Amino acid sequence: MALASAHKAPGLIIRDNPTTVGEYIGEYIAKRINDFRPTPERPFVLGLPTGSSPIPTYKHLIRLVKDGKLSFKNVVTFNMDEYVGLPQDHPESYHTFMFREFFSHVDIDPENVNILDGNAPDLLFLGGIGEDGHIAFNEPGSSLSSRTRIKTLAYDTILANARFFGNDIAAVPRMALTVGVKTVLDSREVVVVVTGQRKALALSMAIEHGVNHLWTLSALQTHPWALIVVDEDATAELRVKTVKYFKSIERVHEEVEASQEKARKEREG
Ligand SMILES: N[C@@H]1[C@@H](O)[C@H](O)[C@@H](COP(=O)(O)O)O[C@@H]1O
Repeated sequence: MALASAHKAPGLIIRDNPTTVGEYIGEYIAKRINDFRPTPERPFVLGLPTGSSPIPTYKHLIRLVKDGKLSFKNVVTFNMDEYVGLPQDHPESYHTFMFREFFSHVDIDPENVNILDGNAPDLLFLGGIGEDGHIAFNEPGSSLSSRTRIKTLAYDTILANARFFGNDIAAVPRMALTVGVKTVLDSREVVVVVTGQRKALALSMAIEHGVNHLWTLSALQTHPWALIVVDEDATAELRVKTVKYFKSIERVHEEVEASQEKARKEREG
């Protein structure tokens, strides 16, 4: 037990900028997939987000595939959310986004791509958040027991996403299909990417305050294996003490890993 928990990553990882955040998460996911040694009978199941935050992660994963260090051949993916009423081939549908930014650059079998499914067991969910702290499209006030369903989007989200629709607020879909908070909590492991100052308040509300349906990311506090990877900008609203605490945990964790690695090498001579 002690060993297993020493190998477990700390809850909050802070990197300098979105690129280094993406590299960290890309390496993290690659290690999970490679350690799992997936086969067609026993594929690795990965939940994926859209948005600008995960793009550096996708770039890094694509590089690892091009370098022959990672394969998506036996990986089955699920996307967390999708607009309702937007044609699949619309440039801003999450379907188009996923193929443009990721799937068309890696060796995944398109049959293994599912744009939405909340019910796979043993899932590693990668998520992003909205400025109002929503995970997937679980807007403020979503039940923390919610499952995959249709949600009406909050006005703040419609405004925030208008940038993808030529800044035309009227063009943004009003509804989305999304996995629920409980669906995310049911996955085996969750990694969330949070970058940029505009997410700083949501990050603070999610980790420095109690579990609350107004900031649905906060539900992750009840998950046994959740990791949030953020850049310095996103820490702007955190207390200095919180930042120092998580940085020290990561340092100690690295020391423990290094000494275990040294002991292992010595054992193997
Ligand atoms: N439904 C999606 C979320 O799943 C995503 O996390 C969020 C963040 O987008 P960005 O990373 O561009 O800030 O955008 C949308 O609202």
